Amino acid sequence: MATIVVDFQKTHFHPQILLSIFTVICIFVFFFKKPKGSRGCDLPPSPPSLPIIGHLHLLLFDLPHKAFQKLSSKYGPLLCLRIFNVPIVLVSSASVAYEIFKTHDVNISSHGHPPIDECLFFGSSSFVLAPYGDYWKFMKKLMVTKLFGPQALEQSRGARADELERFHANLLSKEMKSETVEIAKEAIKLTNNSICKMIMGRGCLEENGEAERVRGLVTETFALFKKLFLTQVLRRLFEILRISPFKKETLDVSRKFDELLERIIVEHEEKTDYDHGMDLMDVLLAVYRDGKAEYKITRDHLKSLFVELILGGTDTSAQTIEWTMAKIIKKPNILERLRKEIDSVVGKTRLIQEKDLPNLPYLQAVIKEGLRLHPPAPLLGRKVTDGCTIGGCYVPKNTTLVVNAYAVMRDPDSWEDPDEFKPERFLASSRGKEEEREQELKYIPFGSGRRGCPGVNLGYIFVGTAIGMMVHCFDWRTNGDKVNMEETVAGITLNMAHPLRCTPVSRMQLQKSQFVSS
Ligand code: HEM
Repeated sequence: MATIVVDFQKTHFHPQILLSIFTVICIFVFFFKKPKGSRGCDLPPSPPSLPIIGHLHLLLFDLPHKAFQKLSSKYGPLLCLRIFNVPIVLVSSASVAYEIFKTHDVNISSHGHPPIDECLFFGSSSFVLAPYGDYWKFMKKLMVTKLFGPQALEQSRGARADELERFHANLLSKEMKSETVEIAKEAIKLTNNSICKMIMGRGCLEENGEAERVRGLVTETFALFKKLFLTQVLRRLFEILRISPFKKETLDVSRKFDELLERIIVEHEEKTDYDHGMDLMDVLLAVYRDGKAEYKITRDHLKSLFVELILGGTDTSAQTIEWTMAKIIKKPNILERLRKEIDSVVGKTRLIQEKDLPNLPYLQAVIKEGLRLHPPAPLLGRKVTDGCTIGGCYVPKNTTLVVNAYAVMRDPDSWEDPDEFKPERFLASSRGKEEEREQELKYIPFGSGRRGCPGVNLGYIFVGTAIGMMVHCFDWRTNGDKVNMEETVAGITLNMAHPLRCTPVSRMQLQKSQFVSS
């Protein structure tokens, strides 16, 4: 075989060029190499990353769920990413989401680390951050049965009906003054006041304004969340440097919540009159006092749960109301169909009630479609407790798993015209049981599996009655403004970047005596 001798003096292969090629090959091999996992499987594929920061730079110029969605459409539905030294496995397709929630539910039923330890709602008493274990199981059972089960929701129906009436009256007064309404702001008042009344009792709002104080603290907390998100990303770095950023603000909000909650608990402990029935705090205090309870909950557990229910239920429901109203206002044919359905079931002399909702399938479909396109919590974060195989790839134990619910619910392989607002897709069809289950597993605005949202029924009630009332009782004028569907992230939810503002115009005369409030 002839030997080829390269004379560097006569060729263009300058040594520096060769060195560059060598470097590029090394980088390629180093960064593109698929590291081997355990059990002979590869780890999920990984896009090119940078030294030290890993894939962080790919997430900086877009909202996280959008940046993740772009990455997955380029590199695949199951990816291994790295933010500094924290490995993340990203799930973006309906089929992989289906696989993990069907096959690995228990294994992914814990959340990751809290961003800061001393915080009341992130500390060891938290329900949301509790690992899948005895405390979490005990509380989840309590929620599903005694706090948000059908009977409990029935008992608290009057409190929510009062708030819906108040919401309606507020819109009427805006109409009289020809004022525009910022839908999300009014919706937040509705959901916050309703949840506070359910937890603290009906007197909390009128008599001592506690619900207003809670709302103020929630606003402070969401502002703090934005800052804490950064500490989560740089967590390891802060740990090494032994810095606890925003510690003072966190402790400050926690202290204010603590004082408020201690007062509410003491008021409930001293209560002797249960004529208006038991509120959620009464139920929780009974469990707290029960010496024979399966799990001994503490005062801090009660306080932490209270905060988490308010944080978890208020803005999620209110933002869904805003997004869905925006979609309805943009589509007059949908508005008309919805109105026709509500008029035929509710009539024109009374407000919509919770008991009407099962008879309004199109309203339910509109809300489901709103949640599919605009899930208020677009990313679900979990921890893989034990190493396992997902989509044929190995995922090591303790890996952070991020399920991009936004991408899953717009996956073109599972949803026809995925970006179109088509409520009809949720109307009853001839799907078989297995198909129904599959549909459930790829429709995840409330998460899925054991760790899915315990407030799902309550969420549907808030959104259903609010949207139903707004469409039934009012026409909505946007005053020539275009409804802008651009997104932003505020607090923990996905919000409209340009809040929906419109003027209500009453379309029926309701008689006060015909309101039904319980
Ligand atoms: C439209 C309204 C709502 C939406 C879209 C929503 C969405 C979610 C999502 C996506 C999760 C995470 C689930 C997962 O990781 O799989 C969650 C968890 C949670 N939600 Fe909701 N939620 C809503 C309303 C509510 C309400 C009304 C409450 C209670 C008042 C509530 C309380 C909670 C709690 C306590 C958790 C934590 C569950 C756990 O860690 O086990 N949510 N919610």
